[in-house]
Parts: sequence; C-alpha cells; structure tokens
Amino acid sequence: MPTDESNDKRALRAELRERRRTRPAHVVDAANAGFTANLIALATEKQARTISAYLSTSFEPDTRQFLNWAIADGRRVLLPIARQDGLLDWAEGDGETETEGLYGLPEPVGGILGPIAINDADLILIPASAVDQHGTRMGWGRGYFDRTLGSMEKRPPVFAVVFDDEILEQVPRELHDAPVDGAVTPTRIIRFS
Ligand SMILES: Nc1nc2c(c(=O)[nH]1)N(C=O)[C@@H](CNc1ccc(C(=O)N[C@@H](CCC(=O)O)C(=O)O)cc1)CN2
Ligand SMILES: Nc1ncnc2c1ncn2[C@@H]1O[C@H](COP(=O)(O)OP(=O)(O)OP(=O)(O)O)[C@@H](O)[C@H]1O
Repeated sequence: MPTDESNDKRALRAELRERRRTRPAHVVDAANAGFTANLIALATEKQARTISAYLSTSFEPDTRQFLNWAIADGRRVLLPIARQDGLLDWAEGDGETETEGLYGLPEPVGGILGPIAINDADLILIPASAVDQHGTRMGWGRGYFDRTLGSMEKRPPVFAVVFDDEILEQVPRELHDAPVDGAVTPTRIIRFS
C-alpha cells in the first residue's frame, strides 16, 4: 500500500511539473544563464575531472551549456541511460550525439558503461523536482537516483539542480531517500548540513 509520504510526493510532483511547464520563456532563459554560471563555478571549485550530470529537456534546468564548457575544458562527462530494471547505465557525453531513451528522455549514444561507472565521478549533479533545507530530495518518481546513490560506497559531493522556487521548507521523506549535499539554482549554490 502506498504510504502517506509517497502520496504526498505524487501530488507535490504534479504541482512542480505544472509549474515548470508554465514558466514563461524569458524567465527560463534568464534562469538557464544562471544555472550555467553556477554549475561552472561549482565544477571549478571542486576541481572535478569526471562529472556526472544529465541531458536536460526543455523544461529542466539547462545542463547543455555547462556540459559544452566541461567537455571543451577537457573534463569527462557521464550521462545516465535509464534501464528497464530501475538501474542507470552511463555513457560519456561528447557534446553532440544523442538519442531518445526509455520515457522519451534525451540520452547519450554509444559506449555503454554499467551502473558502477558512476563511482568515477568527482561531482554528481542530479535532477530533482524539489529539495528542502535538510537536503532531502524528491525526484520524478522512479527511484533511479535513490538506487544509484544508495549503491555507492563512497560518494563524491552530490548537488541537485533546481529552480529557486523548488527549494522548499520541507519535502516528504521516505527511508530510501538519499540526501544531497547541496543544490545549484540560477542564483545560488547552496550547501546543506
Ligand atoms: N533529463 C533527464 N534524464 C534522466 C532523468 C531526469 O530526471 N532527467 N532521470 C532522473 O531520475 C532518470 C530517468 N527518470 C525518470 C523518472 C520518472 C519518469 C516518469 O515517467 N515518471 C512518471 C511519474 C511516476 C510516478 O510518480 O510514480 C511521470 O512523469 O509520469 C521517467 C524517468 C534518468 N535520466
Ligand atoms: N534504494 C532503493 N531500492 C529499491 N527501491 C527503491 C530505492 N529507492 C527508491 N526505490 C523505489 O522507487 C520508487 C520511487 O521512489 P521515490 O518516490 O523516492 O523516487 P524519486 O526520488 O522521486 O526518484 P528518482 O530517485 O528517480 O529521482 C519507490 O517505489 C521506491 O520504493
């Protein structure tokens, strides 16, 4: 039976998804310039040679300008490929080729690395629908990143990438939820703990 928390999450996610879909284009453009600047600042600060991120859709915080910078700067970029079994494979991004994966999300092409490839990352940038002041993160409801982070013995810094109004007072928390160390928004780099 679904718990109260999982029902709360579903309702909240629907609201957050709607907010992303209705954000005016000029607001999104300004936000994306901020994401790029803050993601570059964070990767530079962490001296991250291998960075795990995601290929954004048009409703998500833009990672593409950041990824282009990272690749041009000689950094290795790992991007997720959603598997049927709930795990994530990874492939290196080349800044050009991509395809549509399971669920219609953009994914890298070729050179599939298994789930443990994430262990090479010096910095993990993950999608989220919301995070709260304690670093509790809510994703999009399939548990991919909870499973991925939960399987890691040693985690590098993990930052969620969210719009400012997705930093909430409190996010419903379930036992399997893996907390994040911080969040990157268009205006701030936030550290929890
Ligand atoms: N660009 C991008 N790539 C990504 C992610 C992401 O959030 N963004 N992921 C991040 O994890 C993984 C895919 N995660 C997914 C998470 C949920 C659904 C999905 O269909 N959700 C349902 C709601 C499910 C529920 O509430 O139970 C839906 O949207 O209708 C699809 C993919 C891997 N790749
Ligand atoms: N470590 C785990 N092991 C097994 N199942 C898990 C794990 N983490 C999450 N799940 C399952 O995945 C489903 C979705 O979980 P939840 O609602 O927390 O996802 P989410 O955090 O929104 O997703 P994501 O991590 O993909 O962004 C739940 O049914 C949960 O039981």
